[in-house]
Amino acid sequence: MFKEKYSILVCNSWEQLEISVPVCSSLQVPALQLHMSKTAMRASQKDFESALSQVKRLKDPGNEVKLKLYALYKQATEGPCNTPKPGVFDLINKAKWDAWNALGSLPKETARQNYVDLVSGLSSSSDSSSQVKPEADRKQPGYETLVVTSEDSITKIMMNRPAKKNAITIQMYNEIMLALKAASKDDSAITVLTGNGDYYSSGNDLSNFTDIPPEGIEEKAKSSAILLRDFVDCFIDFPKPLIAVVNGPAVGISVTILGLFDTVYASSRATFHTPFSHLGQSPEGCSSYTFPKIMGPAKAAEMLIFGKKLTAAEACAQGLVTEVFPDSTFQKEVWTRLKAYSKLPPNAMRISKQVIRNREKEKLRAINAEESRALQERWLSDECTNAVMNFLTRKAKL
Ligand SMILES: CCCCC/C=C/C(=O)SCCNC(=O)CCNC(=O)[C@H](O)C(C)(C)COP(=O)(O)OP(=O)(O)OC[C@H]1O[C@@H](n2cnc3c(N)ncnc32)[C@H](O)[C@@H]1OP(=O)(O)O
Repeated sequence: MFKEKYSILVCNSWEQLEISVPVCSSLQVPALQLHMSKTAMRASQKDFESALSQVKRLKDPGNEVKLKLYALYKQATEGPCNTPKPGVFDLINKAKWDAWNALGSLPKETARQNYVDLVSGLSSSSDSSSQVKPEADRKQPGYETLVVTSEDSITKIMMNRPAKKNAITIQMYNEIMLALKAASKDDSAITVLTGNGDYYSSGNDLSNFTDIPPEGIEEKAKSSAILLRDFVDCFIDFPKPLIAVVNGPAVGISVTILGLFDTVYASSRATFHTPFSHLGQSPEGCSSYTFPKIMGPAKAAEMLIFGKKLTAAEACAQGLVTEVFPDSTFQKEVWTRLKAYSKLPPNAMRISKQVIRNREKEKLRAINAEESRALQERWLSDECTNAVMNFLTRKAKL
């Protein structure tokens, strides 16, 4: 698009102007509005030349801006659009023609000035965006148990209790739900869940069961079942591609919900463990449905009933994990891949996810409600109470 030779003209007039370029359907170019002041400096031949060479050094500014630059360049060098309109199927040339034609009879000098101003604005914003801010500065406020960041069209939700192996407290369940709801509405293309430290997550924080309200243990089981159902529903309903970056071992609910993710990348150090019978509990996160579907009923039963722990390679062979990366290069390889995916057209990705997932949503919600009801009862059982007490009194570990 920018390979044409440039010719240079001297600017000799100035006036207030407002240009509107209509939306180009093929490239989604919104209306362009350029405002210039009468007092602005005129662009000299040298300014224009320098803008022309500057533009080649800029980071790719995206189609919308490229079209603006193209149109202004053509107007500045050739005047009003003077070529036949390309056919409807010649999408790129039609978008370029539309952008140029929309400048109407804008004087060449004004187009050249607009070009210089646009390039100057792009240069300063690209200078500031090339300075990478530390993660602490990019962190979204309002989360105590998570670090939530958004950049490169990726919202990253990182569980952040490394000293407790990212065990999920009540507060963390609530914050993950909030972060997912915010990510579903923000302008990111994809969303990632990951863990800080050596674990992805050790699952439900077992001390959640110790905080019994005055209404009694039944009430605690009831409110926990509601929390569980709401938490899992957020994953069922999440509208954008959702990726788990499993940086280390994963236990319990952090494993079961993986069946609701679109992609699961695992470090070679990760393991996948669902020891529900050991804990006197039963499967959740829709795993009673997704795991048999993903890996077949026999393999699913070994994990969900007998608590067989899978290595990353085994989980990948059974279809729970998309791909395993060596731990030494895990972060680098995964984030390079995700940055490339995040540049794909976001609406197309969202619709593809809908087409893949929507027909199962109602079913998954019903399964989630049923699993939550079963657990509500399990939490009141002696088997569960003893297992939790054994862990909390240091008598047992997985
Ligand atoms: C309300 C919704 C409920 C949804 C239902 C969900 C169900 C599940 O997720 S079931 C799975 C529950 N998880 C577990 O049973 C794991 C229990 N943890 C362990 O067995 C071990 O901690 C370990 C194997 C995960 C790691 O062992 P190790 O490497 O030896 O590290 P430590 O045990 O010393 O752990 C460090 C620190 O973190 C605490 N911790 C780890 N996991 C949990 C946990 N799930 N709940 C509570 N606390 C946990 C551990 O107690 C240590 O604490 P400090 O001793 O205070 O340092």
